[in-house]
Amino acid sequence: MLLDVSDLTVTFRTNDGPVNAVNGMSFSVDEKETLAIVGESGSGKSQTAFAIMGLLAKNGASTGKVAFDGTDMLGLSPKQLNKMRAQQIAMIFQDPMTSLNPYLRVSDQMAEVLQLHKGMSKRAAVAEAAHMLDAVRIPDAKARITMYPHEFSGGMRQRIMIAMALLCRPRLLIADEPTTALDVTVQAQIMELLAAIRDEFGTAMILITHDLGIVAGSCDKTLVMYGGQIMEQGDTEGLFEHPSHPYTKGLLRAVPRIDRDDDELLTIAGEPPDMSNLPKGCPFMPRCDIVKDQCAVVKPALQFDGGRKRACHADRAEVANV
Ligand SMILES: Nc1ncnc2c1ncn2[C@@H]1O[C@H](COP(=O)(O)OP(=O)(O)OP(=O)(O)O)[C@@H](O)[C@H]1O
Repeated sequence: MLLDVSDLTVTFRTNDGPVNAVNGMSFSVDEKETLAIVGESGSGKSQTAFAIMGLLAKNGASTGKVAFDGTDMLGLSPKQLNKMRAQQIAMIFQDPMTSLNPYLRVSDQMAEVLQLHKGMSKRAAVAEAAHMLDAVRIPDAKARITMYPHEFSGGMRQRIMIAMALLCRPRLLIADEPTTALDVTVQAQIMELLAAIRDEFGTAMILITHDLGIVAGSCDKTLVMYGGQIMEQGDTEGLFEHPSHPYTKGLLRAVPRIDRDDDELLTIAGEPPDMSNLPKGCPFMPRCDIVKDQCAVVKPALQFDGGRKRACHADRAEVANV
């Protein structure tokens, strides 16, 4: 097991009281495996990743266990964490400009990473960086590496950011909404690229997205998050074919499909929960089509059921029928 997260919580201190962004998440990622974390905006996906990386905002704190290849990530010093982040786990974001310096040539910023972490000479580092741009399919990489980030298109910048993240050959890449800002064609190209990278470099991946449309076919396992908790978790194909949680069903109904009229697209009615005032029982209850007596008072535990984990008081047959 490469990454083992157990009972992870993230709480933010605010003037209005604590915000419980992540509430007891447990999951694992194996070597070379791809895990999708899906859910609506605000469900705690990004904060789960930030907690793993030790990148929470100053008012945030995490508890629980995050073991990366046996190393307890939450117990590392800032120096040890920096080393871990560069060499073992890398993260890419929706906006490449959060990782790229607009005032530096791509060659300089990529080489700097290798000089710092791998002790390479500038010359060798630039050559390796060009090789990596080639790997992310940037045409004419050797010549274009001396350009500035703004001289590239949005899709190309995203490729550069992926190349930057891969420079030290991390074993895990966390991609947080990597295609959200791109148009549909470029989105598909970036997803293809990420799949190719997994095959070429053997990198395990966590893909964070609100867009279930890009998950099918590209991720081995899927974890569905709501209100900072896991609602359902299992292999992607089975989960998409037979969702066993009302929230997963709702998310899937909202995915555009070519075999269905767009009029049939149904968004889930209602609002996501207030993370500073989560309900006592199931957080999804106010928006759920199935309501049982326990739902308001008992938080459903995440349990194995029919080959996957689910947190729901209704049984699978009831969910299948709604
Ligand atoms: N520094 C902070 N202080 C207080 N609350 C915060 C802070 N950062 C995040 N949150 C809250 O934590 C919750 C989870 O946020 P998170 O960014 O993980 O959601 P997400 O599922 O990734 O959604 P999105 O796709 O919109 O980023 C949200 O309610 C958010 O408002």
